[in-house]
Amino acid sequence: MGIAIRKLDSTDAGFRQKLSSVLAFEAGEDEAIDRAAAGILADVKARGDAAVLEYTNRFDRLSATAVSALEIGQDELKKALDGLPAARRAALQTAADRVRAYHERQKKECGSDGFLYTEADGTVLGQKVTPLDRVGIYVPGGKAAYPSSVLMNAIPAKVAGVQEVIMVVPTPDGVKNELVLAAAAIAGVDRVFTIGGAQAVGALAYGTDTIPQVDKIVGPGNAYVAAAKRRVFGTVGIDMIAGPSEILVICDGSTDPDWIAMDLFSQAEHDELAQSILLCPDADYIARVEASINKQLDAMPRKDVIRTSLTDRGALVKVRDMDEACEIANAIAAEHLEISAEQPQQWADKIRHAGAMFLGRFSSEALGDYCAGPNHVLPTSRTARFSSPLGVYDFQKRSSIIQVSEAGAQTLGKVAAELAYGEGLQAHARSAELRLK
Ligand SMILES: NC(=O)c1ccc[n+]([C@@H]2O[C@H](COP(=O)([O-])OP(=O)(O)OC[C@H]3O[C@@H](n4cnc5c(N)ncnc54)[C@H](O)[C@@H]3O)[C@@H](O)[C@H]2O)c1
Ligand SMILES: N[C@H](CO)Cc1c[nH]c[nH+]1
Ligand SMILES: [Zn+2]
Repeated sequence: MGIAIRKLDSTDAGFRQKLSSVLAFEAGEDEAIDRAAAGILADVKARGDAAVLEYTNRFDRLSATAVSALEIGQDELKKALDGLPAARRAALQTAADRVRAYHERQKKECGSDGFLYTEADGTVLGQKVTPLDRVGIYVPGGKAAYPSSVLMNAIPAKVAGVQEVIMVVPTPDGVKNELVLAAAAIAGVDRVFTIGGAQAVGALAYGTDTIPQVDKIVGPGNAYVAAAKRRVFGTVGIDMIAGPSEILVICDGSTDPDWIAMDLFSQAEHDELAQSILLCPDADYIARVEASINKQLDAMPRKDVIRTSLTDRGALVKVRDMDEACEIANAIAAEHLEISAEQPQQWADKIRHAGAMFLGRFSSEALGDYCAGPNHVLPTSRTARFSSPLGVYDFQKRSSIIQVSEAGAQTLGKVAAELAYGEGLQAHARSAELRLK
């Protein structure tokens, strides 16, 4: 059975409105899920381990008797790594090495050393950069296991200098994923608990007798996890609220259509709500991609998920030209943008909003998911217009340094006092004035 994938043409009347309705996705707006997450969080805050244990046993169908029994020790992580088939272990190690190298470069280039400068009167100003002490990383485990997400969350934390990384991952029916445990070993995760959902977020945010409270929670998860992260923000930091995966492909019509069809599948297979969109100025080429989608779909083990995702949220869009494709891409601000074209740089120069850009025919998005090096935790649902990929900077914070000299206090003291009187704040003004000679 063919897929009824939506076809749009940018010259049609009402195109922008049709495109907006395809893109519409209200993350975390499901009130029932939000209420459930709020209830679980309140219970974990009030009852700690007992609540975590109850929810974990209920939602993941376990029969644990203590939260401490849900911790996986370092020796089990190491055993999982040692037990991997050689090719899989080598691939995991290569991916980890590349992710680490990229994030080390990021640390060096992104001002991780802070700065200090001295003014003429001897006043020193600057900024100190400090890693967070302890972070929690949420690794999803409900419907699928994500070893690559272990690397993408834990490695930048360790590169930033975080002392303690606490990982949570649900194990429905008690089934542990060996590759996830091996990835935790390679990434240097300090402690692992097999808990998930809102109860895991609550445990990390508030702390329990067994699970230490963290300073920040990062990592993707389902709607319960997203709702819980939104709610604990403020008590702890969070990275972002990641929605379903998205891929936007801009193609000039000269890449093998089978490659593009499979790239669209690659994100569609994540989730029925995932979004895959093609923008192309060549109508014949779009027809060839559509034919390829129908030709290749039946061989995909996750064909039902792909079909639903492409039917409900996918689109093949005929645009006037590549310039218009870039303009539309900026408005969509997709999590992943592939520019599959000759000389992709000329089009990349016009892109301002995308979580990650994959340039040229050989840069398939899947390479970024696993091993290219940059992080695969990326802003979704148009949030790439104002936010960035997960990175070393998410595990650091900055403190301002102000060391005013005696001479500096004479000048600044008068300015501050004047403004403080203007605000009606006498103590501020006097505090500045007492240091005047
Ligand atoms: N953006 C990224 O980088 C990225 C990477 C990997 C995965 N993901 C996404 O993360 C998500 C993972 O979702 P998942 O479900 O597989 O795993 P998950 O670990 O996020 O959620 C599983 C947990 O949800 C809780 N839960 C399930 N049903 C519940 C209910 N009725 N009431 C309360 N809690 C309930 C349970 O505690 C369970 O342990 C997917 O949407 C996937 O696409 C994103
Ligand atoms: N594409 C996902 C982020 O949107 C990340 C991932 C993990 N495994 C495969 N893909
Ligand atoms: Zn993916």
